[in-house]
Amino acid sequence: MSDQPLLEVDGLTKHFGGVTGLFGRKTPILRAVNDVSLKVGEGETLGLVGESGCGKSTLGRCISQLQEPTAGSVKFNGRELIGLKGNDLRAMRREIQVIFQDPYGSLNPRKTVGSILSEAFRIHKLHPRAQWRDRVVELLETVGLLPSHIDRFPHEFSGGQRQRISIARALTLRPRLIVADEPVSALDVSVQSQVLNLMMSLQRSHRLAYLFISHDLRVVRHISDRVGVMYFGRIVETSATKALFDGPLHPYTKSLLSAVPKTGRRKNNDRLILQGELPSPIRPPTGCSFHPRCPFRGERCSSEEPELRQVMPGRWVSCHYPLLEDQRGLDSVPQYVGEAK
Ligand SMILES: Nc1ncnc2c1ncn2[C@@H]1O[C@H](COP(=O)(O)OP(=O)(O)OP(=O)(O)O)[C@@H](O)[C@H]1O
Repeated sequence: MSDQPLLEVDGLTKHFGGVTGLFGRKTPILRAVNDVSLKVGEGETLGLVGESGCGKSTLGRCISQLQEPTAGSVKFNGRELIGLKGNDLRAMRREIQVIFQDPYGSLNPRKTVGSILSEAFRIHKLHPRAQWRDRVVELLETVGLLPSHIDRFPHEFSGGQRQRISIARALTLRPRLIVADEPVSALDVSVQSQVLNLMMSLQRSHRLAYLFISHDLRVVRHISDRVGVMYFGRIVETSATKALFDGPLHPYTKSLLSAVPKTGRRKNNDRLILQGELPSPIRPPTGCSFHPRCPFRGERCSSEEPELRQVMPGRWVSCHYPLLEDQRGLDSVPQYVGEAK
């Protein structure tokens, strides 16, 4: 990975509402994403996990410029994307592509696969028209489909094949980053692994980076180099994948991992079962947004919002009392050990 990250997000915030409606009344502000910062290196996969409604998709849409953020910065290859218009925005769209959960909903049912896959060539004026068919056949083969599929319509394919078509469409412009929003959640488990393996092999052959959004920890663990855990619009922990799964530091991460059954001799001896539900994004709790559900909350938690801070190389946690008692060799931050309630 080079020093400059491919994607650098700083303080990204997205609020909905807050508009003045009829009779001069303002609609409530819904804080979907709050002050999120993250980096993705070239050829790297950052997995993003969290409960439904925590803001993962909104963050993905703001990064890929499908939604305008309320505040913050999104730099791609060092260049600010927020505020880009016209040709500049179009050029950026070639570099960052999106894959959605529902491949059927995102593929035009009235168009053939050939027409769906060559659309980007037309819009971006790529390749002479006479070459489009050959290019589409190449793309189909790249994602494990057949040249004969070119004249078929999306409804003639299985869910896994449709997701392969979505992946092929994302590849048409040779992007460097793909924001994949729950790309395998609608698929059977056996098909999930085929699509994940395809994405991983394309990553190697095309040097792709992924921002991989999923609520499924097994899937994220399989594909990610690093993981960001989101809670209530914020990233509460980021870490290399293995370190996160071996020893979660944020109580929320621990509770998420506790919900995944362990097999064989590895048992969940110290399970942390999460109580309650996500708070209302219209009426956020004071202090740490996780404190109403946190069994480890201490005095500061209801009044002071914790910063996302580095607690060891490569690990960032937003918690006043991260669960360091599980860890060894953390002399740099002893003041947090044992302070938890
Ligand atoms: N266009 C919108 N207008 C208003 N509120 C929205 C809009 N899009 C998302 N939200 C709200 O923002 C919050 C975050 O939603 P988002 O879809 O980003 O979460 P998520 O973690 O991706 O959840 P899921 O996995 O269920 O899609 C939710 O409270 C949602 O209701």
